[in-house]
Amino acid sequence: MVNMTNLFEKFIELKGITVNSNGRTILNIPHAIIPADRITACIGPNGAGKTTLLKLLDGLIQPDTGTVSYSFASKTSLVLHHTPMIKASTKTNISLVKDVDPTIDARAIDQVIERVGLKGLANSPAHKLSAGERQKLCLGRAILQKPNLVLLDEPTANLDPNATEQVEKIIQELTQQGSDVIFSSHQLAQVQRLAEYILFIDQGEIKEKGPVGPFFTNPETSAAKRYLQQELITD
Ligand SMILES: Nc1ncnc2c1ncn2[C@@H]1O[C@H](COP(=O)(O)OP(=O)(O)OP(=O)(O)O)[C@@H](O)[C@H]1O
Repeated sequence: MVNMTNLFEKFIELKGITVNSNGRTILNIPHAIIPADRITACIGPNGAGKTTLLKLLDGLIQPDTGTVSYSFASKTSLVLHHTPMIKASTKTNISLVKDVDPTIDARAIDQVIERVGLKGLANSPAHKLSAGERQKLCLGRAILQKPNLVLLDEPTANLDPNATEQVEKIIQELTQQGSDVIFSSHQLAQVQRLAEYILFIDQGEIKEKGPVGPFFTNPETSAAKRYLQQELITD
């Protein structure tokens, strides 16, 4: 048997995981090695458990049973799909990250605002930003925490092609600068553009995982085949 732990420089091992909600098991992963090398995409139907898995990997939620162990000293940053803004400027909203890490200084904040392309909107009210601009703000906040693993929940949902391209560029830059990324997405073309490894989740279980190329050309499970067919029809 292949020892999966030798295949990746950085990985997360899940053992005996269950996450329950309202008497229902929403995540059930007896054993999995999740690569945290470069970019991994988490795909699957609505309600499959992708967001729950990202929250679990971040430590935002605890499993009801089982363990999550990292092969590295993890410093994660999770960007969820809907992040509320306070009624203040973009800069003030980004600066809220100082609540998490008070050592982040004003210069670093200005640099990140520029890096994510929000310099011209730094003093604009954040609650009036477009969906794409909000997502850039959230990525900026994540970057400031200097994570070595960034967890992104549908980072380009509801974004137009131009904003999607800009956010994808930021994601690629993250890996170039030493942060690995695990993201969820319903956009299969995006997954093929960005990711090297796939986790296919269905009904709370990791049904299939592996390198992106073979997954798309030759999925092994009937659940993955069905999902890919449906997504390609509706794309
Ligand atoms: N806090 C919660 N309380 C109750 N049920 C929850 C909670 N969070 C998630 N669930 C349920 O767990 C299941 C998995 O949800 P999750 O958001 O992880 O799926 P997902 O794959 O990210 O879905 P989508 O693609 O629609 O965002 C769903 O059936 C959802 O209703």
